[in-house]
Amino acid sequence: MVESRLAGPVRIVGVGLLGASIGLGLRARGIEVVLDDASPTNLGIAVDYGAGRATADDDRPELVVVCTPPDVTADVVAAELARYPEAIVTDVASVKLQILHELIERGADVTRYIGSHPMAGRERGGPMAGRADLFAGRPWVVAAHEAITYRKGGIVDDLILDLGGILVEMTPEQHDRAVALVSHVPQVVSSVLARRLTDAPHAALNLAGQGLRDMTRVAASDPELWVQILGANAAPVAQVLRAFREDLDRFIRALDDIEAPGARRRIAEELAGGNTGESRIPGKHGVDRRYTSLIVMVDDRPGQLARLFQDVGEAGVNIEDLRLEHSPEAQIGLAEISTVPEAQERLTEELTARGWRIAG
Ligand SMILES: NC(=O)C1=CN([C@@H]2O[C@H](COP(=O)(O)OP(=O)(O)OC[C@H]3O[C@@H](n4cnc5c(N)ncnc54)[C@H](O)[C@@H]3O)[C@@H](O)[C@H]2O)C=CC1
Ligand SMILES: O=C(O)C(=O)Cc1ccc(O)cc1
Repeated sequence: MVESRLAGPVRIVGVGLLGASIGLGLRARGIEVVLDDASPTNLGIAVDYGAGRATADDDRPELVVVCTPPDVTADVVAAELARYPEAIVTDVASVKLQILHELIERGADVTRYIGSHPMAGRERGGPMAGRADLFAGRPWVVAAHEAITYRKGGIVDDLILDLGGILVEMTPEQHDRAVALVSHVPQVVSSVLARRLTDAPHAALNLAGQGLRDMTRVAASDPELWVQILGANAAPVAQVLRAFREDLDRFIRALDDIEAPGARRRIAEELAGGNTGESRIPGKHGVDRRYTSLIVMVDDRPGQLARLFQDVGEAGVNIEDLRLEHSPEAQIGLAEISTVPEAQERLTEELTARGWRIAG
């Protein structure tokens, strides 16, 4: 077994999806894990599934990970800070600023608290949904604040790296604004869209394809958890939703008067804007993390792509993945070529020498 960064024991409070997954992941690396939960049933299930052993009075954890619902997280963190005066305490709640404020207000020892948030989860909660590899390759934010240095909170980095997560440092404010856009608003939009289906005829639903399934997957999430998450990040979420409403209004105006000059162009531009936004999401399109990509500008003329592939082949480079994009304003396309990282520099030089323009 690969050596672990954490020495342990690690105490996990709240052994639902997140807590059980962390326990299973740490146990798989041989780290001692002690578990606690307000629900004796969930605790028993998590122990039975091998996520750790049940808590005992003489536990001396080096790290406490609080994995309870957001609305009780500040309470539980404060209690854990008081109960284990030697331990660093973190939590995994989906919002960070409100919890920190609550802890400061109640005078908790925040010099030993550093909040975090793994960007990994599932629609189902509870310990039976836990997975040891839930965090592998996923971003995990550590939200530093003035009362604790990254060095002192470094044990949380060890937790993340031991579980295969990708460490990301942000302030609680930056974190909450970022997740409003990439996680909380997508949840709202998915739920609102899925709600349109509640009285749809079966004949229509039977035609549903992958597009609808992709768009509504997270609509199956637990409403109780999400009321808490949205309530604790209300202002940043409402801000993004207001911009979204304006986008929708523009769309509706164009559709309502589709024969008006420029209406179709406006719709095309909205959709093209979506293409641009979608292309900026890292790690999509099956592009493997082992590859790097090069964006080549291609004239919108017959035979250009064939010439590009020929030139890449003559440079002795294998195309691992390919994506094409068209610029709405110009007679030009963008070809994103994924290659192994070692080939990137050589390919850039070869293509430039053969007259290709590299966009990024
Ligand atoms: N579900 C997801 O996909 C993700 C959730 N999170 C965050 O992780 C945290 C936990 O979420 P899940 O694991 O999905 O929830 P869950 O509902 O599966 O598990 C929560 C557990 O906490 C226990 N609990 C509730 N109140 C408690 C208390 N006062 N003391 C001790 N235990 C208590 C419950 O009995 C339950 O076992 C939440 O703060 C959530 O925002 C973070 C990333 C992803
Ligand atoms: O299912 C997905 O795609 C998710 O992104 C799950 C998720 C839910 C809540 C979080 O706070 C973080 C991640």
